[in-house]
Formats: sequence, C-alpha cells, structure tokens
Amino acid sequence: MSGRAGSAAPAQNGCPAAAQERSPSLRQSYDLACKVMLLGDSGVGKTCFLLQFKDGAFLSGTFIATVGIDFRNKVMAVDGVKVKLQIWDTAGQERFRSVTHAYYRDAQALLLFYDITSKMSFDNIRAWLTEIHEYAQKDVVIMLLGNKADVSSERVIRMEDGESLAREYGVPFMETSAKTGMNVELAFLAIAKSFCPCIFNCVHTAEVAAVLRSVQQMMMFTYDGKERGRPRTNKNLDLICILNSFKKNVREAEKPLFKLRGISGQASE
Ligand SMILES: Nc1nc2c(ncn2[C@@H]2O[C@H](COP(=O)(O)OP(=O)(O)OP(=O)(O)O)[C@@H](O)[C@H]2O)c(=O)[nH]1
Repeated sequence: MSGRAGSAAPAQNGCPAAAQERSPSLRQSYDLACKVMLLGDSGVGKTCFLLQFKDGAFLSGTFIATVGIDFRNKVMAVDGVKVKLQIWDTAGQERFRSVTHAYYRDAQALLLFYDITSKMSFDNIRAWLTEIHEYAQKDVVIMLLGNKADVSSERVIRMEDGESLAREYGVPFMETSAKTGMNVELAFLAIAKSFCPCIFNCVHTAEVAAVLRSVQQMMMFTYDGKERGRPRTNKNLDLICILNSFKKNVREAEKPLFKLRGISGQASE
C-alpha cells in the first residue's frame, strides 16, 4: 500500500522531509518547545492542515493516507517569545492506532479534527477523546477543529454542533480550512500561547520566584553550548514540564516579580 510516513514523507532534493528537519542548515533558535499531535479520523485533513501551516500550500488531488506517523517543526513568535512547535501528524486509520498511542504520552497539546462534511468523523470524536483520556497526559492541551469549512455545500455538521460538543468536554473549538488556510495559523497560535502564560504571568511568592529563577538558570545552561550527553530537545521538554507544573501557582499570582523575557539560544533541532 502506498502512503505517507516519517521515513517515507514527501521528499525534497531526494531527502526525506523528517530528515531535512534535522538538517543543521534548517536549525532555528527558539525559547520554548512544545510537542503537538494531530489526531482524528483518516481523511479529515490533518496532513493538509500541517502542510498549509508549514509551507502555505494545499495538497489537492488523490488522497494518500498517512502511514504511521510523521513530524514537522515550526517556530512561532508569540509576544516576542519563539515557541518551537514540533508537530506530529498521525495516521487516522484504525490499524495504526497502536503505533500512534505510543506518542500520546509526551504530547503537550493535541489538535483533534473532524471533517464538517463527514458525520462519522464527528461521531468518532467521543471515541478519540476516550483514547486521549487513556493515553495522554492529564494536563494535555486539547483543541477541537472542524476542518473543510470551505466546502459549505457538503456540510453535514453545523458549527453549533461542534461548539456544543467542545463545550461538553470543556475544550476550545474552531472551524478551519486546510484548503483556504482559514484559522490554520490561529489554531497553532492558540496552542503556542497556551504555553506562554507561565512565563509572562506574574508570580507573588518568593518560593515560586526562586524556582522560576533556577529554571531560568537551567535554560541558560542548556543553551550555553556546554551541555552534552542528552539531546537538547529533551532537555527543553523537561524544562517545559517544570514550567507547566508551576502554571497553577503562577496563575494565582497578584503582582509582578520578574519576567523571564529574552531567553534565547540556538536549538539543535
Ligand atoms: N476542500 C477541502 N479538502 C480538504 C481539506 N483538508 C483536506 N482536504 C482533502 O481531504 C483529503 C484528505 O486529506 P489528508 O490531509 O490527507 O487527510 P488526513 O487526515 O491526513 O488522513 P490520514 O493521513 O489517513 O489520517 C485530501 O484529498 C485533501 O485534499 C480542506 O480543508 N478542504
């Protein structure tokens, strides 16, 4: 069977796309990293959505299902902070579920898709949310997206239905079009922003401030080029986890103590 996958992703210059992501020439600096997974039934438009976001292009024509999993990186600027989104495009077909489940655990954000022209893809959202509940981290950020909003003549799911399902599960929702680009950037921006409050919000206890200060030092250490042994990407993810664990305290803050602005460094990927 033909298909798209990490190692068999669309190649440019004879080099698999995922490998090109690792190419030193494509290295970009960033302040924070976030692993995002795209989930939903086969054919809802996950791969097209990612390509629209990454390259501003739409993949029309014959539909080739993703095989397994693939990823792309993109750095977004959010209020001056560079957030690297490592976006994992999963195969929607049932037979690849066991492969993709293994990746849920590390994901910090999930974009869950249905196709507004497919009732089945919408009905399956509940099953997807059950899987997410089973395999993903408890505090994972989830967003529900109704894709193919450009095909209004074939719409079978009303926007209100999407909104009400999202409300039921307490997740944000928007309709999108991977074809026209409608809300594509916005969806990723919302995800990226959800990882920044911990930095820009204020802290009010000396204890939290001290921990954040040490995190800042760790970040500087990570980026100073002396750290060896572990991939920096993992190190950054560790730091994000530490920061996330302080989100709650930070949200309850009353007045500014300091802000971790201006942290930057050279990313290895
Ligand atoms: N009109 C329209 N067509 C879309 C849109 N997004 C995707 N498509 C089409 O829908 C089909 C499936 O898109 P894919 O992105 O490959 O779907 P997928 O969710 O990645 O599917 P799997 O890889 O099997 O999980 C393709 O023929 C696309 O051209 C959209 O926003 N509007």
